[in-house]
Amino acid sequence: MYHLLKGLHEYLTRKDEFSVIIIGLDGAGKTTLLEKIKTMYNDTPGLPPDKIAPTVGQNIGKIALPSAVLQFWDLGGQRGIRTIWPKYYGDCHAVVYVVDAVDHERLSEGWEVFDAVLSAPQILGVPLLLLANKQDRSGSLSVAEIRNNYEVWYQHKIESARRRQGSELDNEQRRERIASLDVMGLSALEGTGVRAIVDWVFIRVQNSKRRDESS
Ligand SMILES: Nc1nc2c(ncn2[C@@H]2O[C@H](COP(=O)(O)OP(=O)(O)OP(=O)(O)O)[C@@H](O)[C@H]2O)c(=O)[nH]1
Ligand SMILES: [Mg+2]
Repeated sequence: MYHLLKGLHEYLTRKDEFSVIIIGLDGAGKTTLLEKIKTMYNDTPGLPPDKIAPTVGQNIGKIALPSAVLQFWDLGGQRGIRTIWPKYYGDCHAVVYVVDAVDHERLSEGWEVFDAVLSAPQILGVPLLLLANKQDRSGSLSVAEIRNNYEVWYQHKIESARRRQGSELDNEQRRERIASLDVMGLSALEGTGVRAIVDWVFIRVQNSKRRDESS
């Protein structure tokens, strides 16, 4: 009887676990975000910002919400490390792409990388969130400016590809994805915007196509 009740209790209180990858250029603030999420949601606080070094490989953080567990994978963003990202695409339930909204000079490099992420077939149906980080700093681009900057970059890319012939880039799926792209602002350092991001992830992974595939 005990085992039956225990089994029933475990079944009723079972929490689905979802994997979320956090990617973006080096220095965008991915680890700062992960550690802030840990601090805000766990009893054991994450690392303070001054103890965070550039990521060589990955960092992992887990948080338990009332009805789900989110496992975050913060992947190093340095050029040589980005090659590991696709290894995580097959198993993730959501993708969070972080942009440094202050570093105007590296925005196009960030879009090049983001564009490759968008076109990865393994994550076509997976919820994707674009984050404009460092909103606490003066000179940071707003959410609307970041979205616009990406759209302008993308149009430019399509036009130059067309000029070079072949409009292969301008595919329907990609355009739909960009049109429905969610962009949110935050300060990973101060924690503003972080709860809204976790809520977004929580809601979107529940409805993720991949969830149905894996259950
Ligand atoms: N002002 C400000 N600085 C931030 C914020 N988020 C991160 N930083 C700073 O940006 C720098 C890089 O942050 P990291 O979290 O290490 O960046 P990362 O994206 O993990 O970089 P890699 O591990 O190399 O891929 C650090 O000096 C952080 O303190 C933010 O919201 N505001
Ligand atoms: Mg890092």
